[in-house]
Amino acid sequence: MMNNDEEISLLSAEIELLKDELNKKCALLKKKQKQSLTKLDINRYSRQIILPEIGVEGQKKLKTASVLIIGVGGLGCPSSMYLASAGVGTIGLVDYDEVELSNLHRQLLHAQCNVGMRKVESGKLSLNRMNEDVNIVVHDVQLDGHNSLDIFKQYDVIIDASDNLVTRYIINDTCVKAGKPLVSGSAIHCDGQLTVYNYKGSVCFRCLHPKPQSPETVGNCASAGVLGPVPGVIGVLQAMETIKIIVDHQNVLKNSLLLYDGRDCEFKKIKLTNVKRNGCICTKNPDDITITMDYEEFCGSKANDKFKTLNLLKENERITVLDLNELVSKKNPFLMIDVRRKVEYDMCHLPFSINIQLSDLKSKETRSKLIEKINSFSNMTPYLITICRRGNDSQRAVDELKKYTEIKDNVKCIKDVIGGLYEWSMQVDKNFPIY
Ligand SMILES: Nc1ncnc2c1ncn2[C@@H]1O[C@H](COP(=O)(O)OP(=O)(O)OP(=O)(O)O)[C@@H](O)[C@H]1O
Repeated sequence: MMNNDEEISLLSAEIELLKDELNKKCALLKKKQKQSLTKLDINRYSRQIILPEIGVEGQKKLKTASVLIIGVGGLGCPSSMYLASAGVGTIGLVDYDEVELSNLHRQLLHAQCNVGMRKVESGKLSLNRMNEDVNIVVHDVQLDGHNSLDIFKQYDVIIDASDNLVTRYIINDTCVKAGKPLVSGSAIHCDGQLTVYNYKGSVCFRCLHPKPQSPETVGNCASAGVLGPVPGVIGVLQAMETIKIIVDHQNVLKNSLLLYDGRDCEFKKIKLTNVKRNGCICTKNPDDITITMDYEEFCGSKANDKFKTLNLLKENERITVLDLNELVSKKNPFLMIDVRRKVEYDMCHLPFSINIQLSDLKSKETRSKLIEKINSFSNMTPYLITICRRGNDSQRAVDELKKYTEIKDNVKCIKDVIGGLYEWSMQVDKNFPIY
């Protein structure tokens, strides 16, 4: 005979066993449900399911697939929108930044009311508004060689929608180590590029670019500009190649590079080598690949395209925006040269500045005109002050102007404005446009 306590503990053990069994059944049912299409799925995705390229099996593959997108910017917005709408089960978003007003002309996931919000959160909100069945996972981090592998392991396909060389190498190396296909895109001005690396034996980014380009030759949207539809086109094509990878389509864009020229509406496909570069990391055993190198040192640039400050001049060769404001209010004689490009000067400038582009300072003719301006101050010797958007080119301009005695000897001093027009708009005139 069992006493009451023994009977209770036996029953409890039985309950635990039953619970375990029920949980297992539940998980199995959920998995089956994930792998099968519901009535709503069929309704929602019918227009693509009927395509021979997709079919029921393809749609099931999309439903169980997971895609990681690095960068929720110009490329990441369109690619994630099309993937979420196509019914990709899980989409991971990586971005360390927040939504800015200057993003909105091309980053259509982000609404005006979300300026200032974390990009991954704004992205998740919009994507789930489009399709609430998609599981959006946010990674609010700056991707680096220390966190990338753990994140990449959770996904089937990786999309590079970033905007800098350092991140491109980190993404490539992690894809190679983790054995993940990489859908790579880029867009600047009116030009875009697209290719798929590390897919079914294809080459990797390092096979083609064993050494990084010099930082000066790599532009970004903030400094070089971009027309919104260009990353739109490339981002949508990234989504297309990703879908093709997931459904195992034959003609994925590997070993070829697609070039898009928006000016002439021209697409060109150029063949890349299909032979991996001798000694490239993609020819090594994944266990022997290290991804914790100093990528920023390797590339000579930063893992984000946020502003880098140059320290070219001595402290006494620079003034603050507050000093400048004082010069203006005290009506001290000064000549201010705005050294940005004409198009930027036309966008906005200080009323008391003249525009001479940095590269033009080398021209003798330009300098003669400048000397004329300096001499027009009659018997007052003016300060010569340079300014630009953020205070780097203005330092380069001072450095250049110092070389010419005919200028140096006719002014009180040559100085630049620390932080440029950005600081002016932050500290002096809140109505001055920031861009
Ligand atoms: N290492 C990284 N980790 C996380 N996010 C990154 C990394 N590198 C780049 N990104 C993100 O990739 C996105 C690239 O988007 P895009 O090229 O449109 O530039 P942007 O920074 O949004 O805009 P702009 O250059 O005009 O200021 C950005 O949101 C940026 O924050």
